[in-house]
Amino acid sequence: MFHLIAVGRMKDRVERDLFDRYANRLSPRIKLVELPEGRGAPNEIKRREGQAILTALPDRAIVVAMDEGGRTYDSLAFSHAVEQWVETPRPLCFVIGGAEGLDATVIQRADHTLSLGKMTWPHMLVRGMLAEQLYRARAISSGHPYHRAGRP
Ligand SMILES: C[S@@+](CC[C@H](N)C(=O)[O-])C[C@H]1O[C@@H](n2cnc3c(N)ncnc32)[C@H](O)[C@@H]1O
Repeated sequence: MFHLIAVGRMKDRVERDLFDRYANRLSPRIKLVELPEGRGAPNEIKRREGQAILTALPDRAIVVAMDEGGRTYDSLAFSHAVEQWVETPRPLCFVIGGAEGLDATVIQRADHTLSLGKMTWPHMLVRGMLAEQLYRARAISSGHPYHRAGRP
């Protein structure tokens, strides 16, 4: 099972539908844990949310922090990375920060970082984008024609 820990509740139906469209087709399934948004000044929000994320991590998880400053992959390389991660006995857990971003303690705990490009995306959209990329990664490794490697 994939795990996803994300700050905030998906209230908007369009954002939820986007996430569900890919999450419902994904194998293994993805378990989403939503954490409440922190309160206070920006640094305090980040610190509190960071603590909550670290507490919610499954034991011995391989942690992949979604971070715009993180590592970029092309879809093939990401597919290979996901295959390696799921083959280990450790749970694979992605984390998405809130409006203030991820606390440094979470980035430090992460085994890997994953950037969807240098632009900042709204955290609710990142859920759907990650679910799609995981679905694509699994389609590539299983030879499913969803991914068209049409580039010369
Ligand atoms: C609105 S962004 C936070 C922006 C914040 N200023 C920062 O420095 O991280 C909320 C979360 O969405 C995710 N996110 C946003 N853009 C991303 C990107 N390009 N690649 C990967 N994750 C991203 C990250 O987990 C981030 O913590």
